[in-house]
Amino acid sequence: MRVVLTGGGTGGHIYPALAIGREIADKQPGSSLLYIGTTRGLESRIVPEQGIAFEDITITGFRRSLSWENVRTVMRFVQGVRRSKQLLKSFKPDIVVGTGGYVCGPVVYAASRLGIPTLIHEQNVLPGLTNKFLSRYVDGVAVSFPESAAHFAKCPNVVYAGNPCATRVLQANRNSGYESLGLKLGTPFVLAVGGSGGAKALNEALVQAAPLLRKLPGVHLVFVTGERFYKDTEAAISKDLLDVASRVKVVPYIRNMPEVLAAASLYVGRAGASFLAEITSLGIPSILIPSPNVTNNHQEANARSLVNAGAAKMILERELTGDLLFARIGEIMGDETRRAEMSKASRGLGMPQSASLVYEQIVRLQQKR
Ligand SMILES: CC(=O)N[C@H]1[C@@H](OP(=O)(O)OP(=O)(O)OC[C@H]2O[C@@H](n3ccc(=O)[nH]c3=O)[C@H](O)[C@@H]2O)O[C@H](CO)[C@@H](O)[C@@H]1O
Repeated sequence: MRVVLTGGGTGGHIYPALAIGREIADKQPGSSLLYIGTTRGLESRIVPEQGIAFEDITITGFRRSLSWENVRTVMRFVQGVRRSKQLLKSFKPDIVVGTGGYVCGPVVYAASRLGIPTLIHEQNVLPGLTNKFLSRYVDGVAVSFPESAAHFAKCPNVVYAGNPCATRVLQANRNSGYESLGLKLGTPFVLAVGGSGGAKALNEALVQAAPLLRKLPGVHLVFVTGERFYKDTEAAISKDLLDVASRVKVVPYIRNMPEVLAAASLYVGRAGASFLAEITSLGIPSILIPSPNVTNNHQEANARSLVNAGAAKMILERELTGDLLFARIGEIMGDETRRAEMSKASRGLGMPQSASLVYEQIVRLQQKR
């Protein structure tokens, strides 16, 4: 099968596309994949590392308020459609799969104009702007939460398929996770990460919370700052760690995240949909600090579904302090029974079969051609 994958800007859109690509390659060896993204997005770095062919288009996102920049965005969209058509005519895919983020817009739209079957995947409870726009043109939509289907009421072939990131983490080797962090197998550690780009507010709270680890003997912290915050955060945290320095590892980004997640005892971080799919698939308990800066506050909606099931505790960013964060970490890391209960609730929400459900939909739509 020949498949074009597109989606990006941030990891939450890229990794579902890569997980879909991997499922296609597993089920139909010899398939050809082409990823279309932007050079500015994280995808331009991550995708070629996976050995997948990558082409770029130039496009920016719409502003929600009236702005001249939106006029330029329309012009870039038109150019993006033209370039996408050239790429699609030359690659001749059997289907185009978009996983959200503004780069999907021109690519999936161009495919629909050329009569190529199209599928979009929505990760969040509340759909993004690009997927809402595209839903008028696509042949199918795969949603990660049953309640999202209502937002695509006019679209044919809406299936509830979960988020394929849930599948990619299951294949991970946890021993390699410990080894890559330089930890002894079985060492309990908290994984703290502010989404694929890092989160300043979370980083600041962690800088305050990390020295308090001296009250939690044996527990390690793996702190992922995000590339752009690494230097400052590392400098700030190093000053106060003293005797707990050997239990805190600060890194800008983790490339083998599935392996690291498979070994983690507790996830502390944003409530991006792909991360949540991964931690529930593995049954990891969590403390979630939803980003208040996302469309329709959708991360809080994502987080609530875990909190209501008993899988997570939530701290709103406006309430976040180092002391409060450490207190929540201590409650969970210091109480094995509570951790086990949260872990069970988390696994209950997981959808590890997601990638194969999306794959089945791809095969169905592609055969309709
Ligand atoms: C600020 C923003 O717009 N956030 C959105 C973005 O989040 P964001 O891009 O942060 O995505 P998620 O938190 O959902 O997922 C991050 C993905 O990147 C991977 N990862 C992350 C850090 C790292 O060091 N290494 C690594 O591999 C994770 O394993 C995961 O697969 O897309 C999500 C999915 O549409 C949305 O729910 C989020 O609201």
